[in-house]
Order: sequence, then structure tokens, then C-alpha cells
Amino acid sequence: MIDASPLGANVPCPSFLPNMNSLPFTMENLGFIRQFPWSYKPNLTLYGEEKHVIEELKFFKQHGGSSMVECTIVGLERDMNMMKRMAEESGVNIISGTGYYVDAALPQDVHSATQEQLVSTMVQDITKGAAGTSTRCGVIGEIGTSWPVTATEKKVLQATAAAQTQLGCPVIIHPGRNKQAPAEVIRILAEAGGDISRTVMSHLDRTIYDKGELSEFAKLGSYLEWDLFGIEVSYYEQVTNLDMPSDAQRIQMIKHVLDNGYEDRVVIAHDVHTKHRLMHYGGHGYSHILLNVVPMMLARGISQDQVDKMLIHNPRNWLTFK
Ligand SMILES: CCC(=O)NCCS(=O)(=O)O
Repeated sequence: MIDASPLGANVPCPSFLPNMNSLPFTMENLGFIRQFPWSYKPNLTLYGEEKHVIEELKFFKQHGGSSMVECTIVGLERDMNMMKRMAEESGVNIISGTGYYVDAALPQDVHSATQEQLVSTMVQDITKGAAGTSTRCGVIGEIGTSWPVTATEKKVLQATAAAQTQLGCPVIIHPGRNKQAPAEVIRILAEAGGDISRTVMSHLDRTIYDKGELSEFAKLGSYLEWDLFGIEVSYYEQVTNLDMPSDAQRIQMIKHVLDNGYEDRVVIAHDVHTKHRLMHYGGHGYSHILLNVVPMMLARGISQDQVDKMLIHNPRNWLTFK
């Protein structure tokens, strides 16, 4: 469950629709919302949508889904009690994240905290329970970083590496929107003693567009994640001179790394953080990969064995504490 308002902070309404935020979420406005999802503030929270999220998790389970990694952390309005309820009611395992989102979304107490305090909170969230509950997190992240990485984000990355060293836990990173960002984050984590082989670099869809550069990044040894499956609009509001790839292009990039021997390193996801991607609002929901993407992959020369690695074995290995 997420409030992704930080993603809308610097995204203006389209010039021909300056009052977009006052529009109701209706079928006639759905075209605008799909084109400008981060401009439309009512789209940026899933709070109030619990009933639909639970129904859609049940649908995911009916179609073979069993677990979901839920990366809502400090800065994105995590609610541990709600996630527990959703897991219990839907029957889907929810693996919840601890940690800190991008600098601009963080409360002042995170900026002023010491690295040791951040480590202690993340370790506590995983070993005892998070946010005053007895519900424990199972992963650190997605840790938010910008480009360039800010001082607070560097402190958080160093704290993440220290917590990971203590616990042997999985980590997932949100890189800044620049092709150099993933390697820079890996460098900071590695220098702080982090285990890169147990770290997922997310959002590669909108970060590394070139196959050669992707091959270079893959050599650094992290898991490689394409997690914006289902976003099928090429206009990327966050960086308007970059294209958001289609599912077909995501699959081409994944096939490239699989063909280069990285089949134990690829993971995929939907990163549902807006209303318009829920089935209730005309979106693809949590089952798009299982229902639509896997058949496309198989038709494009990716084997069932490789699909099973991406959907079962690689996530299982990543999520297992060492
Ligand atoms: C809140 C989840 C998130 O940050 N997703 C990535 C969105 S984008 O940076 O790729 O636009």
C-alpha cells in the first residue's frame, strides 16, 4: 500500500489541461490519466483502495501468484497493519520493505539521523517489527536515490550496507534517472561492505537503454530488475526527453541479458503505485506478467526454464536470508 505523491512533486499538469487535478477519475478522463499518470495527484495514492487491492491480489493468487514484494517505505506512507490485513485476507504472502525513499520525500528526522540510528531502525524492523507493530519486514528497500546521489541518500546507502552485513538480508535500490546512477549506487554499497550479489537494481527499464551499457552494468553482479511492466505509454513525464519502453522493448532487453548468461540475475515486476494500473480503474492489475507477459516472452524465444528462474528461483534466492 503506497502513497506515491513524491513522484508527482515536480510533474506539472499538461499545458492544455492545467486543471487536470480537479477532474474526476472517470472513463472519459482515463485517456488523459494514462498519458499523464504522475500529473494527476488523485492517481498517486492507493489509500482508500484497500478493497480493490485485496480483490486483485485474490485474482493474482487464482492465476498462480503466491507472493508479492511490497516496497513502500519511509517517504511513501507505509502502513504495516494494513499490509498484514491484506496478506491475511488475500492469501498472498506480502514481503514488506524497510528503509528510506528518495531525499526529497524524507522527513527531517531522517536527514538529521546518524548512520547508526538508521541501521538500528532497519535491523529492528526486520528482526522485531516495524513502525510500532510486531510485523517484521523481509527486505530493505526500495532504497531511494536521486541523480546525483545526495548526502542523505549516501548515508542511507551506507546504513543499508551495514544492516545487510548484520542480517544477510535482501536489498533493493531505486536508482536516479540517469544511466550512470545504477553503477554509482553499486560502488557506494560495495565500498560500505554491502553484498551486491544480494541486491536488486530496480527500474532498469527507464535507466539503461543501451544493450552495451546494460552488459557492462550486469558485470557488477547485482540482480537486474525490469519492473515497470504494464506501463505502455512511451511518454515519460519524469524525464520528458527519455522514452518509457514498451513491454516488447523490456522483453528485448531481458532477452539480451539472458542470452549473455545472466539468467540467474534477472527479476521482473509491475511496480503498481498508481490507481490507474489497478483493474478497478481499467488497468492491468497484479496479474499482467503472469497472464500477458509470460506468453509474449515464450513467443520471443525465452524458455520456460528461464521464465521459471525470473518468476520463482531468482526471487526465492534473493529473498532468502544468508
Ligand atoms: C514509488 C515507486 C517508484 O519510485 N517507482 C518508480 C517510478 S519511476 O522512477 O520509474 O518513474
